[in-house]
Amino acid sequence: MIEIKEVSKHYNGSHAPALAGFSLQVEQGDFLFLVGPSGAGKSTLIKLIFREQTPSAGAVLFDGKSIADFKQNELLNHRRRIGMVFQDYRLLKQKTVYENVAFALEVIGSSPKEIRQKVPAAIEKVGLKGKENSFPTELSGGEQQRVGIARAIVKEPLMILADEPTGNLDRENARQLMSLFEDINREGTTVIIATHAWDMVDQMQKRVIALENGRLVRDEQRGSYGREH
Ligand SMILES: Nc1ncnc2c1ncn2[C@@H]1O[C@H](COP(=O)(O)OP(=O)(O)OP(=O)(O)O)[C@@H](O)[C@H]1O
Repeated sequence: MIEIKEVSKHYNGSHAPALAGFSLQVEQGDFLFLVGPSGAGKSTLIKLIFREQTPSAGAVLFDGKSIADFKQNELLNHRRRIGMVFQDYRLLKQKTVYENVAFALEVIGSSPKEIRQKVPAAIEKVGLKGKENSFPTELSGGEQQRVGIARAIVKEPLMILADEPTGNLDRENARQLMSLFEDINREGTTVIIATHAWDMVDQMQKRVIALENGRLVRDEQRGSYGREH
């Protein structure tokens, strides 16, 4: 599905590369964690997959095609099939829960009928039925992040990219959100989560990609046998 081939990323004004000769293959339906110290390159990798950034060298391929070569309409399609989830939720404060989720479909040109069908289903899936008319400020952090997830899944994406999604949440909320990501993945959506939450990574027993200084240092499928890190 995604192949990252020997990718390096140098930002202007930064002497060390954010990513250096980084390669990774991700298949449809994978669930993987990106871990590593602050500055290791996790967010950069997510931005490269979304094509918010482009590599300085190497290529990011989606179904065999370099996303750097995408024309405008292919890029829009690419972004349509990816749901992004952020640490700080990035909800629109003036909009209700329903309107925040609906907005994700409005911007991609969905019909009002489609919006009426899909939005309630996404809200229900993340466990926020009854909160449709609440504003973000009236919700807990965990609930706000559920809205963030509803907004991502309402587009029925092939892949969810989440950058530190539980960073502002307590353990219990983090655990519940991870379980929600697991449900979404079970239905076939690829899930990639950058995180510092080692306890979650340990509990979830998924594929773990460890980065250090922009390099891949470990790619392992966690099983019940391996809890070392
Ligand atoms: N827009 C930018 N301009 C210049 N340097 C950047 C930019 N974005 C990231 N960097 C640098 O690239 C390196 C990798 O950053 P990145 O945000 O990808 O790391 P990270 O692993 O996600 O870190 P964290 O866990 O703190 O979010 C860091 O040295 C960072 O300072």
